[in-house]
Amino acid sequence: MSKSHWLALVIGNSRLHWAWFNAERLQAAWDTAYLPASIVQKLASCHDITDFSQEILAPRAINITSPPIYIASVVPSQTAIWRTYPNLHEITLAQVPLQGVYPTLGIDRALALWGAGATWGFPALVIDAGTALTFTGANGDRTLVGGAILPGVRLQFQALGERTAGLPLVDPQELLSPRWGLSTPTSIQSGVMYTLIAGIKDFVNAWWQEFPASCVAITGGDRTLILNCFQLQHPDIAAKITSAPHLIFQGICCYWASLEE
Ligand SMILES: Nc1ncnc2c1ncn2[C@@H]1O[C@H](COP(=O)(O)OP(=O)(O)OP(=O)(O)O)[C@@H](O)[C@H]1O
Ligand SMILES: CC(C)(CO)[C@@H](O)C(=O)NCCC(=O)O
Ligand SMILES: [K+]
Repeated sequence: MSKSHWLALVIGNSRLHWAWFNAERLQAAWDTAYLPASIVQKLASCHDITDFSQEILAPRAINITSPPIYIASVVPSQTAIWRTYPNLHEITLAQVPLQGVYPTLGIDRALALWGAGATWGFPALVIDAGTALTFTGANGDRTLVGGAILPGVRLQFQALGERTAGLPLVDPQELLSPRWGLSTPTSIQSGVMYTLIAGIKDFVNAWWQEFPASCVAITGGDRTLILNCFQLQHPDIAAKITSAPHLIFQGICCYWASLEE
């Protein structure tokens, strides 16, 4: 196995995100559920992960022996499980070359912003539509301007379904329902999606007022759902937002490359 092969692991609040790199080239990316400690321990003691890759790690066989794993986690209890893996490199905020970050800023947000800036230039604004939905922006000096955090798409539906007696758990729909709902599910769809779209539009426009030429990139598991709904309401704005499925991996790759220098 060539020394240039490595894995990136992003631990989010819903699941794990994996990428396999050959040097700076992304070979494959996939998601899995959290792995139990017993499986991680097996991986740690195993010199060939090919056996695991088919079922647990990847939809394809990856013939890599004990690859280094570069990990960025926002879930400490999950990070702890992975510390048994021998060739683990934990990425911390101190290693991300952004100025003005506050100590509790999520490493996923910092890396996604670094990835966006490195790819499309600073200033940059990142929207991460994950378990939580976040905005994170930096100016032309790579200084954090700030951001915002709100419940993600699925979490909003879950909150209504789980914390009320009268509301069912509704799955997010790819198609935007009519604004004025005439059933309980369509009323929930409308309320969550129209409010989200209006909110994102407001944040993005406020950002462009300060940084008119800035790239705005969207990543995360609900990226496509949001962009599709956005497209129907505001095609002009949607056209200016870059869909970037691998933004955090792009940031991790910047980190990997900085170690090689
Ligand atoms: N198989 C899946 N499991 C979980 N979420 C999924 C799945 N497929 C699509 N999604 C959507 O992805 C969203 C979660 O996004 P993502 O996986 O990027 O979050 P995360 O990285 O786990 O969390 P965060 O980064 O916010 O801590 C959910 O709101 C859900 O609607
Ligand atoms: C906001 C989330 C949950 C998004 O994954 C994560 O980045 C996190 O836990 N951040 C810590 C708080 C902050 O970024 O201000
Ligand atoms: K918490």
